[in-house]
Amino acid sequence: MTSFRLALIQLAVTASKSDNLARATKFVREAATNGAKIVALPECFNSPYGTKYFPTYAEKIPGQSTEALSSAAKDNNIFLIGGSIPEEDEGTLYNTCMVFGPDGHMLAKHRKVHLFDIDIPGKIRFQESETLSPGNSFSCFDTADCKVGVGICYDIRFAELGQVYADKGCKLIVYPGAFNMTTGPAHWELLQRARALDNQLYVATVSPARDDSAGYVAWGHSTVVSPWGDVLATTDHQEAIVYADIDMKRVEEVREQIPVRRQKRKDLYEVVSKG
Ligand SMILES: O=C(O)CCC(=O)C(=O)O
Repeated sequence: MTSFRLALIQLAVTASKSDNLARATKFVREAATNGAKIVALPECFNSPYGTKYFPTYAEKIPGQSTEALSSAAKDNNIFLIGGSIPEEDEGTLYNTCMVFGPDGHMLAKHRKVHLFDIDIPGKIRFQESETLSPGNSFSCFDTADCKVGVGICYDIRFAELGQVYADKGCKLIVYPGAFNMTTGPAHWELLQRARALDNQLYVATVSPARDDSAGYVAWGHSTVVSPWGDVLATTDHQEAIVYADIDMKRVEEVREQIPVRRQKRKDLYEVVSKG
């Protein structure tokens, strides 16, 4: 089989962790019922997004969220990219995405590699490094159809990470994310299309739904982009499931037609993976 259905759950995240877990589980079931084989949740799907919330909502892996996600993957026979949660490990906090296979086993654990520290005067200042530490590894997993790479939100701004995943054989990169009302309209779709085009693979981003009363207002607009760089499926800012049928043949076609990957001048430059 060279094609499969991907579902992105743009969850309306609340302050109640148990409610977030229950509603995420319900939407995973709905997505699987509608034929999805890979389902993805948003960044910080079980907690409000903000440095002051991370210590309170943080949990160990395995823990409550691990169990809920593992069961949701197994019960629905799907691959589940579990958005991200604030993780606590030996007193250190991370922004971590767990991935589960259809048998409920954890296949990958991606700790956000690039922390979101920005300062745009008069608009937004956010310093994840006030409470979080970065991860130090790449995270890919295999399905019967393709290898999938995982990044979290700000990770999408780093073209080198996307290229490393492409070089490792990934044909889909999924970024659970939560852009905001300043950088969302400016960069969210542009970055996905850029990463898709420079690596000639599928890129998906999955955001929480927008809550205008939250301290951090998410942009929404969960989206799937094709290896050609066009938007295959998207939504606005409300709670929704976004579906896209991913066709592996399209990756090969685009790579054949515009063979930039084999035209790289490795004698002049190179991206080297150290992980
Ligand atoms: O890069 C951006 O503009 C937003 C990043 C972000 O919200 C995050 O990393 O959580």
